[in-house]
Amino acid sequence: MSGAGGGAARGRFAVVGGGIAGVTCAEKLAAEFPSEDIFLITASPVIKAVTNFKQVSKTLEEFDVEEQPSSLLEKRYPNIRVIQSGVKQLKSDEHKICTEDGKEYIYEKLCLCAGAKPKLIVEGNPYVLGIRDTDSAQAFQKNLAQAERIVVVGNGGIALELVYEIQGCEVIWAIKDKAIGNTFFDAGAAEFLIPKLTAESRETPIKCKRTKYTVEGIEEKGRPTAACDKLGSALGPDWHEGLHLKGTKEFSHKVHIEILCEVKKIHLQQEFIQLQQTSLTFPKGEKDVEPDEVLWPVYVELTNGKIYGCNFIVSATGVVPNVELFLDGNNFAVGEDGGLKVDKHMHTSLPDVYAAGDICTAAWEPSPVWHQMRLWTQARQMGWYAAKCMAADALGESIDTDFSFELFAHITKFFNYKVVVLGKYNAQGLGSDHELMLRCTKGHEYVKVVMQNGRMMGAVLIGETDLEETFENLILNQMDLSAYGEDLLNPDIDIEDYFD
Ligand SMILES: Cc1cc2nc3c(=O)[nH]c(=O)nc-3n(C[C@H](O)[C@H](O)[C@H](O)COP(=O)(O)OP(=O)(O)OC[C@H]3O[C@@H](n4cnc5c(N)ncnc54)[C@H](O)[C@@H]3O)c2cc1C
Ligand SMILES: NC(=O)C1=CN([C@@H]2O[C@H](COP(=O)(O)OP(=O)(O)OC[C@H]3O[C@@H](n4cnc5c(N)ncnc54)[C@H](O)[C@@H]3O)[C@@H](O)[C@H]2O)C=CC1
Repeated sequence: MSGAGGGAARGRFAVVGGGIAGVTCAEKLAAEFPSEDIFLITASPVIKAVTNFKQVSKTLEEFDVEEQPSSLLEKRYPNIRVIQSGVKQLKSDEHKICTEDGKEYIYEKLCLCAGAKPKLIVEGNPYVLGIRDTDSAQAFQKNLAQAERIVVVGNGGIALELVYEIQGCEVIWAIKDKAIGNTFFDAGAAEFLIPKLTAESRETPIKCKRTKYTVEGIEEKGRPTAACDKLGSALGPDWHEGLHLKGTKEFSHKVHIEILCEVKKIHLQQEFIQLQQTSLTFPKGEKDVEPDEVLWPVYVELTNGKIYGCNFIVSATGVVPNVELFLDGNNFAVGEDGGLKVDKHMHTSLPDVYAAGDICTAAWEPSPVWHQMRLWTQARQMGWYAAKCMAADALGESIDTDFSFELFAHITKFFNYKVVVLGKYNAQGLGSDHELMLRCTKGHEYVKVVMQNGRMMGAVLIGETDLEETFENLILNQMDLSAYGEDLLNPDIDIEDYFD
């Protein structure tokens, strides 16, 4: 890489984004090409590094994420040059990146890892908060500390974590579906989990052991504290464990679930009062959880007719890839979910531009038991594999699809239970032609396997089941299990011995 005095700096490889995908990609490139400078251009003041990586089984992995100053990364890899500035423009036909600080960088190969942002139910409403990075999590915590009641909208990972963790604040949880946690669970698993949610007390959460560098939120009088506009990296597992998620009330946990509904409208206090006084058709709030004595700053009208007053709303309704800026002037193919389409070599539709992590949409023909989900683990795997593909292309070598894309595997924690999801764990895309087998011991474990034509296609394991490795193997080798029938989940049979 050479700085062309005053003009653009030139280099073989550039990566945009200091999250897990970008940092992993830059690290791998730096290791593959120790004599080349690798440009890592990122808008965030800190980078995210994977630490304590543990391969739990063939495809399951666990690791911590640390926010680190970029100097640490440069120390570990002296050929990585971190440029802390947002990308302003990509001129892909010129192989050029322009940054906000007025500099230009010419690359031979580029990997875009700019992540995603929360997909909010409404944009620009100061009472609707999204949670993405350390900054927005802190803004949320600050607002919660003043709150008596909040409404959480959404039924995925963030909502599941929030409703379990929040203390001293009433939570109205509005979900589109019949059962909780639709992105990870079916109704059976949801049923298994519910008692944990309604229990008055929670197990003490493990203390956060990660270093955090944070940016303070900007406060506006009378309105929820807003997170600043800087694009930070996404949080990862256990993000809430260093935060004190407590409202103003003395009680421990109080969650009320509204199922099969969406937000119809959000009314500010003044508008709500006016509508109550002037509109004959507007509900008077009598369907509220309890007749409200207090006036709330904001009111949420649900499609089921109910209206809840609250201090603010959390929109935990998924993410949209950060592509806008890169689309300007560049004819990228974009997936239905708004991500940059990548082929099986993480290559976008434009020459020499790759993408990895939350920003991309996997557009290759996937293995029958793998699908994309915007997760930490996939961000790491994609970043690593994109670097391998960039290296192979640069050297004119061929490369096979990475093994991590053979089987979808995710290990996490919900409601203080260990949760492992494998393959088509919710029978995604299998149509009606599948069977479910269940084993459940209340308060202890929930095991579900998805079978098709005698083969195991997916599994949900909640609790300490110790089955993940065996089931991972059974899904990967697609053995015909018809002969075993219900014995597959018989707790009196040591299934591991059976198949090892
Ligand atoms: C609250 C929360 C909890 C989560 N919990 C889990 C979990 O338990 N398990 C799990 O697997 N996943 C979890 N995830 C998802 C996971 O964090 C993400 O999938 C993953 O971190 C995405 O990594 P990424 O590198 O693709 O993107 P990001 O981490 O978003 O990084 C994007 C990077 O790009 C930079 N950037 C953006 N735009 C520009 C620009 N124009 N110029 C320069 N740089 C730019 C940003 O500053 C940032 O450094 C969670 C997400 C959230 C929000
Ligand atoms: N432990 C884990 O593995 C965790 C993973 N994550 C990841 O972080 C990312 C962001 O998390 P989430 O925002 O929870 O996204 P998500 O994709 O997990 O869930 C989004 C939820 O919002 C619902 N939804 C979408 N639009 C809606 C609307 N207009 N009204 C009501 N509901 C709507 C969806 O049905 C879904 O339940 C995801 O990629 C998620 O997988 C987040 C937290 C924990």
